Amino acid sequence: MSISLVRNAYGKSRVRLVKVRRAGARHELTDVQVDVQLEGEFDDAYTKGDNSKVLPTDTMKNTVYALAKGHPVEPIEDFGVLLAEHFLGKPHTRRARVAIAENVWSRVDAGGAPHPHAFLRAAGERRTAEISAAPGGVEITSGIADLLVLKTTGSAFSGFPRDEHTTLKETGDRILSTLMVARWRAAGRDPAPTATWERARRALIETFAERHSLSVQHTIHDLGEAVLAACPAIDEVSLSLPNKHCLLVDLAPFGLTNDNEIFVPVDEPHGLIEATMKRGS
Ligand SMILES: O=c1[nH]c(=O)c2[nH]c(=O)[nH]c2[nH]1
Repeated sequence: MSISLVRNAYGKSRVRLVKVRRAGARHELTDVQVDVQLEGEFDDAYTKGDNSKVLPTDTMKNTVYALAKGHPVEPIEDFGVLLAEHFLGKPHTRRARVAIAENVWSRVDAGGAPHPHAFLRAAGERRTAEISAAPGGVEITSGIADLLVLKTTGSAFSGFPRDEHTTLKETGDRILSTLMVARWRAAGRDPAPTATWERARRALIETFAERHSLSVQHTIHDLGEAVLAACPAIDEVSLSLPNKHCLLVDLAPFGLTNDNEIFVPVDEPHGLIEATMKRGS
């Protein structure tokens, strides 16, 4: 049978790395997961079993650790570019893609003072960077993944069309909860990606809290607008917001009224609202 290989890519995923920088008694911690994917002239490995051009994925894993020893891992955008350009320099490689997800640790506050070497991790939130390096240049996408937020009011959903399958009640006051994923691109190379990340994060959290929501769609637009307003370096932002439903429990069978107090969180199914916003029209 005749078939053609349409696309291929290979690499090492989920390379876990923790780096400790010791400035005397005060330590700095970086905790990341790195994915590497190479594209290039590797067809023969797939079609003939010829590994003569295949840089082992084990070597890629070792490279992450060796380069982390000699270079800063922060900001992850810079470490990602270092890795991507390193792998692009390998024979037969046409594109190197590196994705880094950083687990966000904060310093423990002990007795009112920042502890020199103890850290606390906020749930599943991660800082992300995706780097794609090819002879034509390097593209960087930065972001935040799995920022879990909830507000107990300030959210409504009404005015939607009804058909024979609609059972949802209109509401002017509901719980709104979501696990935000944001990805953004700078116009050029952002010289201060950490400051941008901190501003974007604050804009997302504060806007979620303070702006009245008429729907998740309405909120996602407010969030995108706030990120672009807060971060001059960002040209385009994409957001993905699952609607983590918290449904009002019907207490009528027990002769009780539910005054927006008793809810059941439902993981599945969930709404998923996505949008990309950029400057200008
Ligand atoms: O904010 C919302 N947007 C929707 O599109 C939708 N659909 C739904 O059932 N609940 C909600 N909530």
